[in-house]
Amino acid sequence: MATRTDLDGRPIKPLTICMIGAGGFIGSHLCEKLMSETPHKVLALDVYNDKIKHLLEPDSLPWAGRIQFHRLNIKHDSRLEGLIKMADLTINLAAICTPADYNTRPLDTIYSNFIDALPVVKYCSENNKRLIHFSTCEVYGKTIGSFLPKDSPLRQDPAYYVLKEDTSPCIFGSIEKQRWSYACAKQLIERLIYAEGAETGLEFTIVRPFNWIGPRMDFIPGIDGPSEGVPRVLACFSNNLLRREPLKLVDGGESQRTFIYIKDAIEAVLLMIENPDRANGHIFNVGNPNNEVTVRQLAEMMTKVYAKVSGETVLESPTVDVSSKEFYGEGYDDSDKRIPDMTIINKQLGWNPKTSLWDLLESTLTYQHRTYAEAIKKSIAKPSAS
Ligand SMILES: NC(=O)c1ccc[n+]([C@@H]2O[C@H](COP(=O)([O-])OP(=O)(O)OC[C@H]3O[C@@H](n4cnc5c(N)ncnc54)[C@H](O)[C@@H]3O)[C@@H](O)[C@H]2O)c1
Ligand SMILES: O=c1ccn([C@@H]2O[C@H](COP(=O)(O)OP(=O)(O)O[C@H]3OC[C@@H](O)[C@H](O)[C@H]3O)[C@@H](O)[C@H]2O)c(=O)[nH]1
Repeated sequence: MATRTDLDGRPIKPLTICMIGAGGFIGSHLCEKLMSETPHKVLALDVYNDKIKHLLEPDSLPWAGRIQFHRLNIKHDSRLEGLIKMADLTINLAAICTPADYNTRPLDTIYSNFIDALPVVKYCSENNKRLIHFSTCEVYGKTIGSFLPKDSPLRQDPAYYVLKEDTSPCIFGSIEKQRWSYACAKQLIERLIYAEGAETGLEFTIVRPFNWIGPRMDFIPGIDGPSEGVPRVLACFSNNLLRREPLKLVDGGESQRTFIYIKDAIEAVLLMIENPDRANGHIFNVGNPNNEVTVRQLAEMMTKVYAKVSGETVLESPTVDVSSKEFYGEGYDDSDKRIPDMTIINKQLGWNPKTSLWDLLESTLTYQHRTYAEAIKKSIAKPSAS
């Protein structure tokens, strides 16, 4: 492999990376990138490894020996500190991060996103290790514009909705809206990490992902996850399409999101890993402001793309409106709009996303159809024993 250089032309020395939550959606793509394109070593920590099994076996893989899987739960495992000390850099991806859990399992959500991250920050700080911590775009909560009168022209003014790391406030609903347990826990761990940086010199980078989507995100209920499980929207809609059910639009699907292809986002993370001087001390939005849709528009586009990749016809009524109370239960609330400001990541890392929403949906739904269509047909043919 030719000597790879960083953004300032300096040779990049091989790193050992302790990746917590490596077995998840983002972790599995990050491990793939690190193994196939860099000389770095990965200590992959997670309770599961089914999404990275293809990277761990067989021993004849070109990167064998550069990735080690350690099955552990960071809530209570004495091996954690030793693994952080062995590495040059720790990346923490571990979290409960599916909205259906935030208002139904608020304690687990708060423990997972704040309490369980505390020892990771402590061990990095005490051992002078660099930390890249995964937060969320959800820490911005709702836009300022969402509190303006519905017909106010100021709602069109970017100052009232573009989300900027160093100036935008964090605006959550009231306490009984327990959906915000996750975003608030993420906000507090961000503040703790930032304080460690200010007081003890911890070298940190915080990542705020804006709806990264792609293959291996979450699970298909009843196939590779619990049938009553509620994953994030990509998997929910994929499941509906695979089962020829109408896509459920929560509260009419009016909320807006910007979706970015996981492969574009992983490029940004690799730049953060290999350019510490440009990434340390920064919080980065990582998203694609050009891919904004309402949830309803996402459903319509996924329906069109799925018909193309599967060759199946579109249902008479491809969508149905459901209330958030019915779909998520008590205490749900939502972010109205999520447009990332890209100034800081452009300046520090010169990174921009590339893939359009249509193209990323085409490659992702091709994967979903190829991976799940057969299993779904079988499960529908003979319903599980009641
Ligand atoms: N995917 C996105 O669009 C998105 C958006 C915003 C924030 N994030 C953040 O990025 C990170 C990764 O998200 P993801 O989409 O890959 O989610 P994911 O659920 O696929 O991955 C999280 C992984 O962490 C592991 N984990 C959780 N608790 C653990 C524990 N106590 N010990 C060991 N492993 C544990 C899980 O087993 C899972 O494999 C999370 O912190 C999430 O909040 C993701
Ligand atoms: O079947 C569905 C599923 C979801 N939705 C809606 O689709 C939108 C997106 O829902 P998702 O479950 O993908 O999650 P959100 O975008 O709200 O937050 C997510 O992105 C940020 C990360 O921190 C987390 O991974 C998660 O909090 C919401 O408005 C939700 O109500 C539907 O209308 N129908």
